[in-house]
Amino acid sequence: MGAVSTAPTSPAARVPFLKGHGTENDFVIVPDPDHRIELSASAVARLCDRRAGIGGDGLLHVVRSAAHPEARAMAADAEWFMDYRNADGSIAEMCGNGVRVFARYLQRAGHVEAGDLAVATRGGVKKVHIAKGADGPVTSATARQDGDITVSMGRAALPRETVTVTVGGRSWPTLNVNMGNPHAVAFVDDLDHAGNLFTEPPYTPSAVYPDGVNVEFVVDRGERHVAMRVHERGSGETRSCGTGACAVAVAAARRDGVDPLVTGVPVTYTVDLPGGRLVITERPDGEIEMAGPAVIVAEGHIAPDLLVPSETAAI
Ligand SMILES: N[C@@H](CCC[C@H](N)C(=O)O)C(=O)O
Repeated sequence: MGAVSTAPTSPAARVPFLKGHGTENDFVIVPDPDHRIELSASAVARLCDRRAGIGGDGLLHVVRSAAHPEARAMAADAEWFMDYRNADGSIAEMCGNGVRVFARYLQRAGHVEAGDLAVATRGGVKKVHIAKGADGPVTSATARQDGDITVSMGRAALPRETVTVTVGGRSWPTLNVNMGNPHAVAFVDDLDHAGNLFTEPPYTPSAVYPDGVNVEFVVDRGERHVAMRVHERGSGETRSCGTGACAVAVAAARRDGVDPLVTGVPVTYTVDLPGGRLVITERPDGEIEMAGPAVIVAEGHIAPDLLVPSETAAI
């Protein structure tokens, strides 16, 4: 696929986008079934900019698996590839809220119906279930009637190496949980102790996480019920993180002595985030399921200036 030398300027060539969120983890969605658009890191950062762009914690580039070199091998199992990017333009292996919003977009666009589907990601093929909900135009009312979307996230890995995170002069040990992407989970007494994560990111790359890490701060709210804040690699503090909520549930189950891999009994944690609630179940075979809302809130066209010419193929 060759890049063209001019940005799309005619109305016919305008690039569409949508905006969606899952528990207020928000995404710019760029439908591009045939992979005609090469999105550079700088273009993604411009689109995700909350003042000069559309604004988002990340971007979901929607491409048919068969049309994307990173997904072609998964095309037989999953028609659609979630090419996920963080707000700074960096690439991540997986995004748990993103894949639910991605599925909601596919449903709204008429590519899939409610029920089961498979989505290709850099973290492998994920099975998604869209509960039946209201159809119709995008309004906050109908968005609220949409059923939850559940995704099978695969198994967590727990590498032995851990780090200490520090904010505002306080430090905590963390549990290293890999959900396809890396997480460091810290149990704290008070979520306010995580301080201002915008001005003081809790972690800088080291040998344990050479590519950076997502850091979760967790408090207890009740039995199998926790609340968390998160500082996401490549996006800063966000109001929710799906893979982070899964990592937190896994860490809490080990701490609470209810690891399903040991007990043979599934365990469910309710995880409250600043942007909403996710329900995480870990099964005895290690499979982790995450359920929560996903809504589309807007759609439009991208101003050509946001996509510089050399980054845009024939559209
Ligand atoms: N918000 C996402 C995680 C996005 C990727 C993350 N920032 C990373 O770099 O690993 C989620 O819902 O899981």
